[in-house]
Amino acid sequence: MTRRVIAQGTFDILHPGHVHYLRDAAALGDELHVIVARRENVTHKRKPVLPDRQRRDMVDALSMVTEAHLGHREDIFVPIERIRPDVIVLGHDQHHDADGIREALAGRGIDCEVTRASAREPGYEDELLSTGRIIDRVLEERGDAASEN
Ligand SMILES: Cc1cc2nc3c(=O)[nH]c(=O)nc-3n(C[C@H](O)[C@H](O)[C@H](O)COP(=O)(O)O)c2cc1C
Ligand SMILES: Nc1ncnc2c1ncn2[C@@H]1O[C@H](COP(=O)(O)OP(=O)(O)OP(=O)(O)O)[C@@H](O)[C@H]1O
Repeated sequence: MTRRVIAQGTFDILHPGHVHYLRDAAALGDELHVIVARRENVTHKRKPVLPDRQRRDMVDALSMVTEAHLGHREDIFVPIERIRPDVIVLGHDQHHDADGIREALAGRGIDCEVTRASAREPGYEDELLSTGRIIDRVLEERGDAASEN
């Protein structure tokens, strides 16, 4: 039987932390399906810089990913009902409550484990493992580019 795994997130400007999370998730099964959050549903932090389809296409191009899907606009359980995963992997720092998700899955009759991935620590000095920190670095390094050129 094919064991299907779901990972999810915003994935705005890919970095090695994303690769670590998706490798961790892929190792738990045979197929890795990734749900990419819709811009309108990213409400807990700054909105992504890149368009929905571009974020989906970049994740889809990664070798450990079977398929990347744009998330549903209103109901996050719709893609899960379609993909029918055996396990959902939350990111190490995601605000979602694993028990709450387990209850919602049970309520919809979806039999699926919920687990959490490990964190990647920087592998060398200066490795940037956060989209927010990459954007801060761009602003520090290039924020005054218009006045220089
Ligand atoms: C199990 C699960 C399914 C999700 N499905 C969707 C979805 O269908 N559509 C969507 O816009 N966001 C969905 N999300 C929300 C985002 O993927 C994500 O939680 C959040 O917006 C961004 O997380 P990040 O801060 O780790 O990038 C889902 C989250 C979870 C935990
Ligand atoms: N350093 C890391 N180690 C392991 N997983 C990570 C790391 N950075 C991000 N992830 C995971 O990748 C997924 C998507 O993350 P997200 O798109 O929020 O990126 P981010 O870089 O953490 O964003 P931001 O810096 O804007 O908060 C989440 O599940 C998150 O836990």
